Amino acid sequence: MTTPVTVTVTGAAGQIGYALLFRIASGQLLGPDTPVRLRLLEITPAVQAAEGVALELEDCAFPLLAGTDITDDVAAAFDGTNVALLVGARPRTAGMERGDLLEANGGIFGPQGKAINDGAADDVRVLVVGNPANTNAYIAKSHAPDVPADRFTAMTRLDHNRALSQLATKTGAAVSDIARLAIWGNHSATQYPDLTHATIAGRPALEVVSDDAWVADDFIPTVAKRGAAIIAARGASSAASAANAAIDHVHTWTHGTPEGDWTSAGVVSDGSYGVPEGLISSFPVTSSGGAWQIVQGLEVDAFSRERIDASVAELVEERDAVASLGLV
Ligand SMILES: NC(=O)C1=CN([C@@H]2O[C@H](COP(=O)(O)OP(=O)(O)OC[C@H]3O[C@@H](n4cnc5c(N)ncnc54)[C@H](O)[C@@H]3O)[C@@H](O)[C@H]2O)C=CC1
Ligand SMILES: O=C([O-])CC(=O)C(=O)O
Repeated sequence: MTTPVTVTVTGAAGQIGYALLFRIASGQLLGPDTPVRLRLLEITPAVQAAEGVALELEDCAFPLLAGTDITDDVAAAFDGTNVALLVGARPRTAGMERGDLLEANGGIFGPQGKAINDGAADDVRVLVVGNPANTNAYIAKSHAPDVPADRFTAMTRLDHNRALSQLATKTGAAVSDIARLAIWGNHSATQYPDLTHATIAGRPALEVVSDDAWVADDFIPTVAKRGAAIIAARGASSAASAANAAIDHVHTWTHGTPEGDWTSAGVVSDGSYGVPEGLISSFPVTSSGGAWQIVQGLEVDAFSRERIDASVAELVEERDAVASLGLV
């Protein structure tokens, strides 16, 4: 049997963890031929709940699940890990300023980045889901100087999938007919869901939509504020759709994008499209050979430029804030 791939999930007892772990163990993350060993990291008070989830994993008798370890020790969680899904984060609570939120998360993602640096497998790939995802990924990356920077990514695939569905609903097209849609910038309300290069069954999406007001006043804000809409409706933030997007992100990273299409991911900027080098920003990306490539050479019109710049400015502010707090 192939050696199992070690997948570490932080915040494993949380609601995304509950929607994610069973799908990983069933083979949906890495494919039907790859056995996995799960490593669950939780804070001490939630270890017992994580143990309960592990009992349920056992009860599924997944043929691909080689075992589940549970720990509250950061170094043990990332020792030899191949795929790290950093889901657990400190949520913003009433009265918390942004600086407090960044500081609390710096206390989580700094040590996790260091543990990945010191103990993870050479091929480690990291996806940060916990918010503020881009900046948490930036913090983790900053504490892992020995790991290639491009192994640290942040999740904007949920935004990408939300945008696909909104466009499909508006036009009556099948999701599978849509290509080349892109999310730029931060996983926040400033993100820019971009239809200017998108196609529907080969035709320019903007021509099919033929409604500029819908794009600016409906599509973009609906996608960018969808997280808040889910919280308002459900009384809790997106969990199954977030877990689904995490599965999609890692599966695409390891298996590649289809010919002629791309997806969106928060990846380390190489300076493309004027995004400062080193920031973790969402871009249109392809994947091949187990690595992301930022799609090059796209024309950026004035409408797109303004929106990309606004979201990137927010990322720069977050980067400067964590630097001034001494978190990187
Ligand atoms: N990037 C994206 O598209 C999305 C991101 N999110 C974010 O994902 C994160 C998790 O969401 P949920 O699962 O719904 O939250 P949750 O509150 O249900 O679970 C979070 C879990 O993380 C654990 N945790 C906290 N600190 C930890 C640490 N230092 N080490 C290990 N575990 C720790 C908690 O004990 C808890 O069990 C939140 O930050 C949320 O905002 C949610 C949806 C979409
Ligand atoms: O705001 C949140 O915690 C949830 C989130 O990121 C989203 O649903 O996009």
